[in-house]
Amino acid sequence: MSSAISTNELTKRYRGKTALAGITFDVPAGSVMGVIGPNGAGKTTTMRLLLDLIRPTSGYARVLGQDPRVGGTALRSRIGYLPGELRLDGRATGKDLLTHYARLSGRVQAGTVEALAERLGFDPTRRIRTLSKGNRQKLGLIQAFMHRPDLLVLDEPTSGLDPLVQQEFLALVRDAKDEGQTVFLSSHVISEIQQAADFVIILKDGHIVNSRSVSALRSEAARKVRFVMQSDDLEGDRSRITYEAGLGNVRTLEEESGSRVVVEGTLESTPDQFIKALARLTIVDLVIEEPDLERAVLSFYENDLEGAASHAH
Ligand SMILES: Nc1ncnc2c1ncn2[C@@H]1O[C@H](COP(=O)(O)OP(=O)(O)OP(=O)(O)O)[C@@H](O)[C@H]1O
Repeated sequence: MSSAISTNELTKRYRGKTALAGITFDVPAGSVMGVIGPNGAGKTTTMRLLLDLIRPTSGYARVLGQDPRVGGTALRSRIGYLPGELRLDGRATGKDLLTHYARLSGRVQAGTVEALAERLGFDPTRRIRTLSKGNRQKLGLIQAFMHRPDLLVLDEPTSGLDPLVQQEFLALVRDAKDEGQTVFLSSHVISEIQQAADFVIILKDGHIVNSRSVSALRSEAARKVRFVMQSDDLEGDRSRITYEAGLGNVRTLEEESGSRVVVEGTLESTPDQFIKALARLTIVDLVIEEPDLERAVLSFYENDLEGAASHAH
């Protein structure tokens, strides 16, 4: 599969401060790639380099097969970009601004702006300076999506959006992917990346500390399990739960009345092994939680020194 974006040792330094320390990654065409990382990790810097808003200190990027430094307006018109900080002001209305952008790109089909405004609940007749943060963000999203670009580069796309609009945004991303468009988006929130993305890059202090598919991240992440069982032999059942069912960090709490016991732990075996071992116990209630991706990502942040060192070699 061809790459919509590929970088090689992409590096950006500002007077001694390293914003991006040589990152190498690929975004397969037609996929959704999420970039997650704490403040100052280098997410915005990466995106600005891809858009040729800033230039690399060393290393290079290819965007839709071209060097962003030479792609010019032809390349730019194939990209939809939502900057992290939208500087919008003025007496013009949202519609005025979108019409202006649409003329510049020359690729917006009739009805597209209206359809996007409708989906996101955006009123294009309002003056831009009167718009709330969330409504400015919607305007930014409409201008990024409206010309159906081959590549969408979205810096914190859901910041300021209420949960319903966030869901609609995720639907827009799915639709874009269905149309064969590539999406590169950043977020602070793993749940969003989990819902939207095929792949994730975890960035910290200008280094990629990890990159993998979202499904791999899910299958590696710890799942918490909680159940209530009827037990007359707690010792025996505890050992069955630990060794046969493969539950780690087992905690048990005997309920005051009767022989019910609440059991909590983390799933270290497969769900299949776990369920089959549990079948021999008397289970009153059972909850297996979603994989805790948040914690998995945080552990990558914490262990980043190792990751950064191995990347440096
Ligand atoms: N123009 C600049 N001059 C000096 N340092 C800069 C400049 N732009 C970015 N940096 C630094 O580069 C690092 C990476 O910044 P960047 O904005 O890419 O991070 P980010 O991951 O987007 O963070 P956030 O989540 O806070 O938006 C930060 O330490 C930042 O202070």
